[in-house]
Amino acid sequence: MTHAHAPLLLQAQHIGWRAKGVPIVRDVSIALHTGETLGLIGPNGSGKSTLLRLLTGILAPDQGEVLLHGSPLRHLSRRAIAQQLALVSQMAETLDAIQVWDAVELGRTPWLSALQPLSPDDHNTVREAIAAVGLQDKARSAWNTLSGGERQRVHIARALAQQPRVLLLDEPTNHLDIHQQLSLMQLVQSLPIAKVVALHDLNQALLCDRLAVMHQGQLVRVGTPDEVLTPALLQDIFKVHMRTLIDPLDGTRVLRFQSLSSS
Ligand SMILES: Nc1ncnc2c1ncn2[C@@H]1O[C@H](COP(=O)(O)OP(=O)(O)OP(=O)(O)O)[C@@H](O)[C@H]1O
Repeated sequence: MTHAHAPLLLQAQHIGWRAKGVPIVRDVSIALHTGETLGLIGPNGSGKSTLLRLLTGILAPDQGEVLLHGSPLRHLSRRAIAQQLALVSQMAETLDAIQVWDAVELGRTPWLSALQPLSPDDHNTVREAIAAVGLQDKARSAWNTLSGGERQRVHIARALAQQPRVLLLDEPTNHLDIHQQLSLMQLVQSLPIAKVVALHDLNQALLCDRLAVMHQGQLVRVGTPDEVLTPALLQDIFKVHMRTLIDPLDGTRVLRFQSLSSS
């Protein structure tokens, strides 16, 4: 689906970031439209997580600018940014003894003034976010009693409770069983907001509207999954052979990979 005519929400203009002088993200420009799901793919260490952190303002670029609705992120308060952007990161912090409900409630924080209690609408938003990730039965469970996959779903619910206009997810299907992986990807696609999802599973990446490929800190290709996931790109960037199979039941494309060294 194309969202090229939908409003432009988030824009990176020639952004770069260095760690101790070493370039980690180099001259990346990308624009994100309302409603679209942009998959961010690339080998380990190619800069995907760092780019997500730059796009949310957690890291400030050394070069270039990130614009949210046309305003530079560096001009916006953390609270203003958190009302628009939510990030589910790979190494999400522990919440120790906190209950699932309370953890998800934290997602409402950017919308509350000091000492203001949650309204019935806030409670509904929290309830809906917990239901969206299928954790209704665990709402009163303590964080430290949850499995890895349940914790991941709590983090996603908290981001949903934030009601962002842009949702950035760093490998969100990690820890999830196959049913939860498929439900999560369907949920993400159904959200009428802009989404950026860093993924390693290239068959899941096929479900995105557009893909952006990171390699050695640079964005080397942006396009539809068909345009991007070609045998040549898989060979150059991921060092694998790619073959496409067609599911005889419904015609869906399935990608198969083989390492170059074993061929
Ligand atoms: N604060 C930092 N200091 C030094 N090096 C860093 C820092 N942050 C990231 N890097 C390096 O930058 C590179 C890109 O890291 P990043 O986590 O963005 O990659 P990634 O594409 O998300 O990787 P993965 O797929 O393995 O999660 C890595 O080599 C990493 O070691």
